[in-house]
Amino acid sequence: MGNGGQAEQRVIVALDVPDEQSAIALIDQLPQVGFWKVGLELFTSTGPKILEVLKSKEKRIFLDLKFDDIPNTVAGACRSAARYGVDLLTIHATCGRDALKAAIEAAHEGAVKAGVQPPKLIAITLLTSISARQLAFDLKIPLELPEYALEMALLAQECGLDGVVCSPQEVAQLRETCGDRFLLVCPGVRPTWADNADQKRSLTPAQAMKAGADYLVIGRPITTATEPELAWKRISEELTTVA
Ligand SMILES: O=c1ccn([C@@H]2O[C@H](COP(=O)(O)O)[C@@H](O)[C@H]2O)c(=O)[nH]1
Repeated sequence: MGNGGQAEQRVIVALDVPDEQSAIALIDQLPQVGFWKVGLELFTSTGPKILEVLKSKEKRIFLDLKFDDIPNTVAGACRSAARYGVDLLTIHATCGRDALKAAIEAAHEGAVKAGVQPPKLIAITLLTSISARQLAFDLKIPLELPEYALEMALLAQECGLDGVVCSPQEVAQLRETCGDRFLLVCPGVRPTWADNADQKRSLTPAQAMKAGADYLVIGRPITTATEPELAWKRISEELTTVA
C-alpha cells in the first residue's frame, strides 16, 4: 500500500472495463488506488456486484451513472443507488431544479433506510467531451461555455447538491464563485504523455490540482497503458510538485 500522498487521496481511477474479471484484475494490479469510479459500461455489465467487490477490498466508490430523467425517475434511481453505500453519485444538472431537489431527498432516504452514509450527490455541468463549438452549433446553447458551466454549477449549488463534475479548464472559475466547501470533481485530465482521445477540455493533473480540483478522475491514461503501475507512478510523481 502507498503512503497516502496526493494521488492516493485525490485521484479517482475510472474503471471503464467490460466485465468483472477485467475490473478485478485492474484493482489488484493497482493496490495504491483507493478510490475507483464505476461508470455506465461496467455497471451495465456487472450490476451492483462490482460495488460489493470494491467494498470487500475497502475501496471508496464513485458511482457515475449520470442520471438524467424526470424528477420521479431520478429520485427513484438515487434512492436505489444510495442503498449501496457509495461515496459519490452523479446526476446531470440539466435534469432541472425539481429533479435535483428530489434526487437529494431520495438519496438521503435510501441511505437512511439502508443504514449507510448518504452519497455526496454531484451534478454534471457539461460533459468534458463537448467543445465550445459543439455547445454552440450542435446543442444550440447561446452562452459562452464557461458561463454555461458556471450557470449549471450555480443551479446545483442553489438546489443543495454537494458539488459538480466539471472540466479542469473551468475549475478555477467555479472554485472562486462556488467557494471551498463545494466539491469540484474533474475528469478530462491528461498528462502531457497521454492521448486526449475524446476529451475536449483537458488540463494536466498538476494544472487541474493547482486550479482547485478536489478530485481528478483519470481513466485511460492509466487503465489502457502498457504498464498501468508505471502510469500511476508518473501521475503520482507529477502531483508531488503541487503544494
Ligand atoms: O464530463 C464528464 C463526466 C464524466 N466523465 C467520465 O470520466 C472518465 C474519464 O475517463 P478518461 O479515460 O480519463 O477519459 C470516464 O469514465 C467518463 O465517463 C468524463 O470523462 N467527463
